[in-house]
Amino acid sequence: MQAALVGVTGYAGMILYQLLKNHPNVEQVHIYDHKISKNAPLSEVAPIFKNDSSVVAPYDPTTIMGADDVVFFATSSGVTSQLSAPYLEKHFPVIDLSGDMRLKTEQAYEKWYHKHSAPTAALQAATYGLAEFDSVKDATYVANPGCYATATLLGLAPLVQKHLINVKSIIVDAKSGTSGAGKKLSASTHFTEANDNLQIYKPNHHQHIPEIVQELQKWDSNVTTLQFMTTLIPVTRGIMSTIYAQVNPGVDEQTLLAAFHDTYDDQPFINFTGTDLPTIKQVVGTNNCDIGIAYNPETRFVMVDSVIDNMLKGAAGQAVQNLNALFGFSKTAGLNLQPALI
Ligand SMILES: NC(=O)C1=CN([C@@H]2O[C@H](COP(=O)(O)OP(=O)(O)OC[C@H]3O[C@@H](n4cnc5c(N)ncnc54)[C@H](OP(=O)(O)O)[C@@H]3O)[C@@H](O)[C@H]2O)C=CC1
Ligand SMILES: CC(=O)N[C@@H](CCC(=O)OP(=O)(O)O)C(=O)O
Repeated sequence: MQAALVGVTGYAGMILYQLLKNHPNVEQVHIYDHKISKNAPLSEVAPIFKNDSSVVAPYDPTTIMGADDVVFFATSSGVTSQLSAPYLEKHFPVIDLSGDMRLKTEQAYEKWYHKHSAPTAALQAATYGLAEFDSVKDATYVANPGCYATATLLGLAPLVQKHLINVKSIIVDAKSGTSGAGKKLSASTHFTEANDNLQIYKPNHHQHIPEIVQELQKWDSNVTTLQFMTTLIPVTRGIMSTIYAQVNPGVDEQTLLAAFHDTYDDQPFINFTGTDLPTIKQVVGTNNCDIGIAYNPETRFVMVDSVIDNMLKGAAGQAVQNLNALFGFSKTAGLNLQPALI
């Protein structure tokens, strides 16, 4: 197949480009960029690929829909809300890594992203693609989940789907490395601020709150809101979502362990490690989500530790999972990756 990519100059786009170049079912990756008016060498547009002889073409939806079978948008938020229309109109396959088409109403998007939304009809036409749970087989426009949302939803899924916890008691303390903020420098991601430091940010107004609630509601309609906090930590890649919730009467550690095994034992990218609590380092460089739990019988709270590489499972890797599901390729095609180890 022929794949189009928009956003190769960004962090998620460059990782996605590497994955697509090595994907056994992708013959060619065509790169398009919004800043150029005529074809340019990739080595000039994105100097990190200095030994790659590929050419980048100016962004043009008609060219993409004529030459390619699918387009990936690894673009900043606020971009695909303006660019999605021609693809939706023609039912052309899109995998969108941004948050623009994840929420289902204009009001919700504008409230949480503070940007102009795509029309509600377009939002409704997009399919949210948490790869382990949402079938995108018949979708055309896939809204790839956010990084924090992925780690948090995968950590909560067995508990909420099997009604093992009081959903009003859920508290999430999530931490991310600085690459999650993209390539643009900001005061908080500046080395001097990020290094040797921990910074809580967007308290109670992180844009992934409504996304997580929206997905949890599919599993349990009693979920209405979420206590969710985000912290910037001094690592480059990786997210740890630490989740707390009070278990329902009759639930014990064995019930919890069995629920996670039952949900995840046949999922190639989820490693349930039981009471061994995973670290960020063990997943960085892979498309895996490693999950462990600690149950406290005195407080009757379960703690779930869910870790991912934000650039892979939280962005480009999950986008490839969605590609594989959309086109019927093997679940693991292009995603046989190894962690960096140290
Ligand atoms: N980093 C992460 O861990 C995750 C990121 N995401 C989402 O994925 C998307 C990309 O993230 P990330 O790579 O970190 O962001 P970056 O800021 O690193 O890159 C953004 C990319 O979007 C391009 N872009 C900006 N404006 C336009 C436009 N008007 N038309 C076309 N392209 C445009 C940029 O090109 P240029 O700079 O050349 O203008 C750049 O290639 C974002 O929406 C982000 O929220 C999702 C999950 C995790
Ligand atoms: C560390 C850091 O700043 N992370 C970003 C990651 C979220 C993201 O990529 O947002 P969308 O995909 O929803 O646009 C943040 O917290 O906003």
